[in-house]
Amino acid sequence: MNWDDTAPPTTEDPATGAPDRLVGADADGEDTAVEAALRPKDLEEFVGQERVREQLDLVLRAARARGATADHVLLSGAPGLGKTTLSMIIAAEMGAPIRITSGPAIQHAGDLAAILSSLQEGEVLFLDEIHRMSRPAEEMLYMAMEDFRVDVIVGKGPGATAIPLELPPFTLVGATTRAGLLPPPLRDRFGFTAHMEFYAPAELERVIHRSAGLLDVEIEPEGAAEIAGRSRGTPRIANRLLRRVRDYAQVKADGLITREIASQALGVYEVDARGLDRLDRAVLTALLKLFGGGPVGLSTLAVAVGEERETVEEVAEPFLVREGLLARTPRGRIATPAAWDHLGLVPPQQQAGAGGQQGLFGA
Ligand SMILES: Nc1ncnc2c1ncn2[C@@H]1O[C@H](COP(=O)(O)OP(=O)(O)OP(=O)(O)O)[C@@H](O)[C@H]1O
Ligand SMILES: [Mg+2]
Repeated sequence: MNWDDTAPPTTEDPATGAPDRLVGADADGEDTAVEAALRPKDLEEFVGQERVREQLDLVLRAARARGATADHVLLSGAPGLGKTTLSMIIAAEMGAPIRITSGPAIQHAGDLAAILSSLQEGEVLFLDEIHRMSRPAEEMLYMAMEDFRVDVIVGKGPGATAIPLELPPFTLVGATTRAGLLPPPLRDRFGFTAHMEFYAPAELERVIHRSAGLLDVEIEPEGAAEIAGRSRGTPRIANRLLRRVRDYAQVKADGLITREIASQALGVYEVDARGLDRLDRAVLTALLKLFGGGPVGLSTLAVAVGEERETVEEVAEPFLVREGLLARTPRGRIATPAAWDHLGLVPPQQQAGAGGQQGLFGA
């Protein structure tokens, strides 16, 4: 691997590096604009997630056959894996309108009551970030999900009365990146829970070919494979990298995306063959070169790369851990053999004459 030893660590925006990263999984402004156009419209078009698709297909088909409203669905999974997309597909497959809101937007139970009481029969209510709803709203939702009823409280203090309000049957689709944070009573009220996994490279290739078709971009299979391999298992990232590679292909070549062009383009954007960016590599490089592969404490590691502790822990580490390049242990962070391999370095104990440095650096 080739990296620039003298390059300063990424310090542009230490506290919030995440959303602006090319390989960040959260949507940025440009994504929001383009994503609508790239969203698969039905289950058939939705790439990968075979099990989820099959199960959801059964749930929706059966409801349609009964002429009933589909059961409530919970979608859990990391950012950019297709939860919002799938909620829209559910509505489309049911031929139902969809209302979109999110946990943080619902501050008071009254906000939720207003939404619920204005739903049409069969409507899909998409509640994004459902784990971030307020407690009173959550409790109102329990009853609405189970009995299609809410109690609207009128008045204050001892004179307050609860007026029951019937709701039309509706389908709640909840999405969360943190299923573990949902209180069990809420989780239990969903008839079906779909857990979205990261995508395999071959699936991302299909996403990329599909998007390239919609964006009118010419791409060779090897070009798509090159982009897929750097997309961190995430369709949103695959689509974003595709757009950056398209720019490069237009400006530096004839527009056709080949393996060579994809590789050069992503080299310019500092996204390496495994999808690591500059921050990820700075962390790994420090861990290997300065601390002999660890164990080293998080704070020490953060200082070494000139970043906030939180940035290293929340922005860089999750992917490095997932990739099996870094491990978090009680004694500190350690690099795995795969990390040495990825950066083309040799661990100290394998170097002739060099003593191991393990255990020298505490938290
Ligand atoms: N299975 C898929 N097939 C094709 N494209 C997909 C698939 N899943 C996601 N995408 C694409 O990835 C982008 C992001 O998907 P989506 O917005 O649904 O993710 P999300 O899970 O809702 O993310 P977040 O947690 O940030 O809300 C969309 O533009 C969509 O086109
Ligand atoms: Mg979403």
